[in-house]
Amino acid sequence: MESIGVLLVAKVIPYLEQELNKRYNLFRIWDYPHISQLSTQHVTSIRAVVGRSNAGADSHLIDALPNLEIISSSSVGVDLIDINKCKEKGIRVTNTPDVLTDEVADLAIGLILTLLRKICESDRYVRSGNWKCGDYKLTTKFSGKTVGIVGLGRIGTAIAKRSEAFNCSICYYSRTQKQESKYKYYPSVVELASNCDILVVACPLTKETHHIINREVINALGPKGFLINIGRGKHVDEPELVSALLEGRLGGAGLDVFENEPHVPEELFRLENVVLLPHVGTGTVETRTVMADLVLGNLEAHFLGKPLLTPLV
Ligand SMILES: O=CC(=O)O
Repeated sequence: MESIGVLLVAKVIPYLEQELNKRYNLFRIWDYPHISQLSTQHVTSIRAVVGRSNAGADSHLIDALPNLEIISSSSVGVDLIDINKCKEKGIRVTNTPDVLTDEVADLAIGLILTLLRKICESDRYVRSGNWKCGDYKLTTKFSGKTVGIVGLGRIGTAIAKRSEAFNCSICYYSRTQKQESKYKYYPSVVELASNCDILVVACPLTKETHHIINREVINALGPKGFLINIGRGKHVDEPELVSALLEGRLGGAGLDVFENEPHVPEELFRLENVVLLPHVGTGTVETRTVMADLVLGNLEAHFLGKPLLTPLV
């Protein structure tokens, strides 16, 4: 397989990069700021692209690689891959579902607890020596709250299960009601936001879900409501979120993702009622390693003519 060209379009864990390098003729996109810097011979040798949540393959890149057969993403989200183009051109696409579900759901609960119980801020309170001047202020209880989930897929369901363990009531919005679900369904995100304390975004990013959290939803969640985003930054109209937080129209936000990563609106840095994480939903050694194995397994299956492990297209 050493003659098969693979283009890596994102920084991945060293294990994945090393394995790709051992098995294939690996090109790293950052060595070629423009694809035209690759020789024609190299371009035509590339049969696979490997990306992740922050870099995929747009129509430009797909068109520039005439022999591309498969795009394998080390992520569950594939919003940066032009899926329609892949379907048109018969290019296979794989992602890494399931193996990361627990990790992302765990982080969602971590964000909720950190935000409501002000864990980061209390930690800073102790470190700064302020405890000696008095007790830390009271915070907000999580157990028993109503958790509204936008997108009751694998990750949304895992967040719901975990929230049940905190005696929370669960409700959700999705495109269609899940007949098999015991949770309360709302046919719009505004209704969901009006009826929950904590709104968690856990749906895939598509044209339809872009800015699904808009001014109306934020206002419906209100000054006692909390927004948690472990999906994609573009699910949220970020300037609207920032102004709602600055104006006290929203209780708080726990965000693992942002519209223009790694850039985060600096107005948020001085707010006490936000928790800001650098897109680390899947960011553990254990989970990134099994994601890497899935990428490698999909590529191997493809090039051996076997069924893909996690085909999307
Ligand atoms: O953001 C992470 C993923 O899509 O896996």
